[in-house]
This record gives sequence, C-alpha cells and structure tokens, in this order.
Amino acid sequence: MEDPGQYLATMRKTAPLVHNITNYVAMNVMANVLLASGASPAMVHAREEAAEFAGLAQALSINIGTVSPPWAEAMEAAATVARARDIPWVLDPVAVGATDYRRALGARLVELRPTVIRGNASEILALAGEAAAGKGADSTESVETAEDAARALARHSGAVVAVTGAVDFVTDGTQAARVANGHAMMPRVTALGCSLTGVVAAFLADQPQFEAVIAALAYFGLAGERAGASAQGPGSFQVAFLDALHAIDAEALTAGARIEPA
Ligand SMILES: Nc1ncnc2c1ncn2[C@@H]1O[C@H](COP(=O)(O)OP(=O)(O)O)[C@@H](O)[C@H]1O
Ligand SMILES: Cc1ncsc1CCOP(=O)(O)O
Ligand SMILES: [Mg+2]
Repeated sequence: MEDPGQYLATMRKTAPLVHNITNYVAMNVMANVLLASGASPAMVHAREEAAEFAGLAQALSINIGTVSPPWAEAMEAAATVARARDIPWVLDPVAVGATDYRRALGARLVELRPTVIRGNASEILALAGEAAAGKGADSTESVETAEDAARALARHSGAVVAVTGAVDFVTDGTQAARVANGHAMMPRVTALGCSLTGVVAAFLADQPQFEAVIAALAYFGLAGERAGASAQGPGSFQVAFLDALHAIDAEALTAGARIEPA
C-alpha cells in the first residue's frame, strides 16, 4: 500500500458526520477519538429517529456492546437505510459469541450487509459460526486463529473483515493484509476497539473500502505506539492517545505505517 497517509488527509478534508449506535461504555471515548481524528461524531440511538438520522450521515457504525431490544430495532432500521442509500456502515459485534441473543442479532445484522465488520478474534470466529465465546468483550483467541474465518465471513457477507489484535488482519475474501502497528497497552483501555470501529467508518466516507480500512488500522495503531512511548499506565495512555490521534498527519502515517500483504 503506497501512501496510507492520503486516506487520513482525505478523511480530514471530508470531516465526515459519523452516526454511531454504540454502547454506554464507549460513547464518550468514541466521540472524543473521532473528534481528535478529525471526524464529526453523533451518538444517536432512539428507534424513533435512528433510521432518519442514518440518512443524514456520511458513515454509520453499529456496536452491540450494551444492546437491548429497542436498540436492536434502531440498529436494524439504520443499517437498512444505510445499505439502501450506499452509506458505508461498520458492524462491531462486541461479545457476539457470549449469548444466544447476541449470536442471533449478529446474524441478522450481517444479513443487512455491512460494508466492514471489525472485531477481535473471538468475535470474528463466533460471527463466522465457530464455537468461540471469548471472555466478555475480550478475546481468548489469537488473530492468526481467526484468519480463515475472516476470509470465509468476508466471502459470505460481502464485507471487508478486520480482525484486530497484536497484528491486525484485513481481508475482502480475496486480498488480505496485516497491520503491525499498535501497543500492548491498548487492550487495557476500554472502548478502544469500539472507537477504532468509528474511525474505520470515518475513513470509509468516499474512499475505496479495503484500502481505507487498512489505513485506518495503521493510523490507530500508530497513535497507540506514540501514546505508549510516553504513558505511565492506562490512565495517562488514554489522554496521550487522544493527543497522538490529533498530532499524526498524513506524512507521519505514511512513514510510520507497518502494512504487509498477507
Ligand atoms: N497486544 C496488542 N499489541 C498491540 N496492539 C494491540 C494489541 N491488542 C490490541 N491491539 C490494538 O488495539 C486496538 C483495539 O483492538 P482490540 O483490542 O482487538 O479490539 P477490542 O477492544 O474490540 O477487543 C487495535 O488497534 C489493535 O491493533
Ligand atoms: C466492557 C464493555 N462491556 C460492554 S461494551 C464494553 C466496551 C467494550 O469495548 P472494546 O470492545 O473496545 O474493548
Ligand atoms: Mg470490541
């Protein structure tokens, strides 16, 4: 991938309105991450307006972390509008393997054809039909063990599938890449995966999907590396991470991205 920085520059020029139907844990973190990155977040989930609002956005993210039936109704309505209007939408299947309720909802949302599915290894394995419960919102599997499942899920759903972890894996079912950017402190701060899903959505606005996902993962991981270099622990990491997202420019991303074809 020649110039991942150009995807960051384009995203910042667009400054997309990203509609997020997300969980209670992630709302504040995700909104601040999107603002620091240069996008414009809106956290809107009421079933009375979610579909209408999705039609106003340049991208939509749907996260099932703290879902309940009214929220699920809003998610399905918003995803239906996004798909109908060719607005990119990203599914974050938090803990989808943990309960029957989540597995059933995850399957319904996949049938609404997300542009991208972003999850950890346990979540992607479960969404692909494997017996992978994970540990709540955390993964108990390695990215490597989920690569074949990611390829199969991409072919089945038509989505670009991103499995994140120590080294991220991205595939559209045919081509694939790995992104080695990141820091071990990142899983110690809640809602960074959720926030990454929002950043992926922001990069997708008016950009080629497979490459935009890869650039978003590299950007997010590079910010993690910079934060990790100065942080004293998870608390200072979160603050340093927002500053790093804001500070990284297109040139720094192209220089710092660690992307390899898979
Ligand atoms: N062990 C690790 N080393 C480096 N980066 C990591 C590690 N684990 C996760 N990340 C990064 O943290 C971010 C969140 O991914 P992840 O923790 O997989 O999502 P989730 O929080 O949904 O489980 C991604 O950018 C990923 O690359
Ligand atoms: C802890 C928790 N519980 C329900 S959603 C959530 C946040 C999960 O965030 P992430 O998937 O980014 O770790
Ligand atoms: Mg997650």
